[in-house]
Amino acid sequence: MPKKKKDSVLQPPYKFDTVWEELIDDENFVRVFLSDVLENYIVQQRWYGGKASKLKYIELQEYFRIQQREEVYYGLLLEVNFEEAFYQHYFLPIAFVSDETFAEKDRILPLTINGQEGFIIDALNLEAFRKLVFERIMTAVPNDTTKVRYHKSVNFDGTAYISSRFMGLEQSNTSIIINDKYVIKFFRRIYSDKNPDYEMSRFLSEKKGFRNTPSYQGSINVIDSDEVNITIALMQELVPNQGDAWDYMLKELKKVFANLEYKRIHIDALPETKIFSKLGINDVPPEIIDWAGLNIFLKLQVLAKRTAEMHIALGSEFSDTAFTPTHFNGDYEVWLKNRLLYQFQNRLNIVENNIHRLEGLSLELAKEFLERKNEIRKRFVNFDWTKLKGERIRIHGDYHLGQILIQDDDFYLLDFEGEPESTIRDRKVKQPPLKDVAGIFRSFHYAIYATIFDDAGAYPQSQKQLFKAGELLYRYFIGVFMGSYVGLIQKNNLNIGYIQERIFILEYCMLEKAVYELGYEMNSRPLWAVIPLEGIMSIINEKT
Ligand SMILES: Nc1ncnc2c1ncn2[C@@H]1O[C@H](COP(=O)(O)OP(=O)(O)O)[C@@H](O)[C@H]1O
Ligand SMILES: O=P(O)(O)O[C@H]1O[C@H](CO)[C@@H](O[C@H]2O[C@H](CO)[C@@H](O)[C@H](O)[C@H]2O)[C@H](O)[C@H]1O
Repeated sequence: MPKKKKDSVLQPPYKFDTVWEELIDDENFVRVFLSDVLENYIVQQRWYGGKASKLKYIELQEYFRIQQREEVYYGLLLEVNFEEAFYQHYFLPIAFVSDETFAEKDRILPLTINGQEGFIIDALNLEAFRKLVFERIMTAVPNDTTKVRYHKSVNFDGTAYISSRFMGLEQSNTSIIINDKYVIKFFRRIYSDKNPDYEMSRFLSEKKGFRNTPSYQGSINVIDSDEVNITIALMQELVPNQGDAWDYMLKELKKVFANLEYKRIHIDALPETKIFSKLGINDVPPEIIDWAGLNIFLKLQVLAKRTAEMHIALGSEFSDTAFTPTHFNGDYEVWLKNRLLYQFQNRLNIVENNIHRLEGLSLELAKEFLERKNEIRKRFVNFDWTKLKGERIRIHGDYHLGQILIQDDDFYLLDFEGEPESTIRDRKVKQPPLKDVAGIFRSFHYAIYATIFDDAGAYPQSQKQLFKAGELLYRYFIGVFMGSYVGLIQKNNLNIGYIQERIFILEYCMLEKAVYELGYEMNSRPLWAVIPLEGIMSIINEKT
């Protein structure tokens, strides 16, 4: 295999005197394909995660065949090396087609093989490939010991293949809908380990019977030459839905903010509540219910219940050590602080280097963020495991409103892949379940501020008054969520700590998340950086 970019000996149009079934053994083909073709193709793909870095060269780390009689596809595991001295792995299944009209927009390479003209394409474009993969899962045998391991869940009802199509939504992997009933997610960025999305989906739905996540149906794992198990696909049941909780929340909040004028609400006269206090519906003052409506609080109670049920299931394992609960210890403290201090330093750098791009409130908050860096850093250092008595368990890890589907009056929790910037090992570290709760609270904060900023001018109140109303509403959202969540968790004996411990962990994790988000926004949506900046300052200024 070529280790680095070399000049090709071949020039287009490419012709090979070998059959497709053996083409992958042709060194010239591999060289041309990796360096002349894939380097250009991969950077244009939606799923390619290396856009912020400079691609140096691509290696073919492994390949395997997916085959049925004369139908042969290759599954490529590619290693993309970057100038910045790191690498990422990607999965690309390829097929050879000779039909001129096929996959016109998604051809990787035109070539002639053994006198036959055609194209190499991403095999996911080919219905025959999708059908074959589905049928392989459907007919998987228990305890498969081959290189490509198909797994069929006990939940799978064995329906025969009828149809398939691309999911076609904005996503980081590629999902295919089969029979309008199942979703096969082909992981694009892959890791030298089982994907947490597969592990968690199988554990929650197959082992623990947790109903509020798409039911696990099957998977494909590849065993590489180092005997490492790499997940390349996860099949789940399709959840018919009315969209995700992020869009729902934005829609509701638009009405809530419009109500300020419509119902002539005096923001300064609205009753306040202490952050993190546990509230039942009856504890929410009538003025707040009149303003925001009862329904949104009822929905938050359901969401809190589902979140608690997920954590109760995740914390209920006694034999599989990948899932057994554990306690805080010195190793965890060192790991956490190292990771967060490094991440914080990275965010300071990003903000310093890009401050000239910010203006108005963003600029003001960014300056305050830089000025108060020692205070923020101290918060991260201030973690003392000896004071924490709660449990750590496997958690969702990237829990926000965009990961939750709405079906009628219920919620379905998705995408357990973990936080995109973390390494695969970090994603599997057991964490306090309140880290997920902190993630969703950050999402409430995001939705409130996105409403205020996006609809600027739609409301007659000053921005200061809207912030005041938003912060107040945020506290009630948190309170009602906590009221349901904590009650159910405690009833099921999952130890999330005593009250001061809970508040400490929530604040700690919310600050961690907001600092993470600041980097995400500065890199992908700089206009939104104001939201995590506002969040960081609101956490730092909170007196609990
Ligand atoms: N089982 C499912 N049923 C219905 N919709 C789904 C299902 N899985 C994913 N989706 C939809 O696809 C979107 C992307 O899925 P996700 O798992 O987050 O993919 P990715 O990891 O590629 O970002 C989700 O936000 C959701 O709208
Ligand atoms: O869903 P992903 O794994 O791609 O997560 C990344 O993108 C998210 C945005 O889609 C980002 O989430 C942030 O913005 C959301 C609103 O768009 C908000 O609800 C979340 O609370 C906030 O963190 C996420 O951080 C990033 O990793």
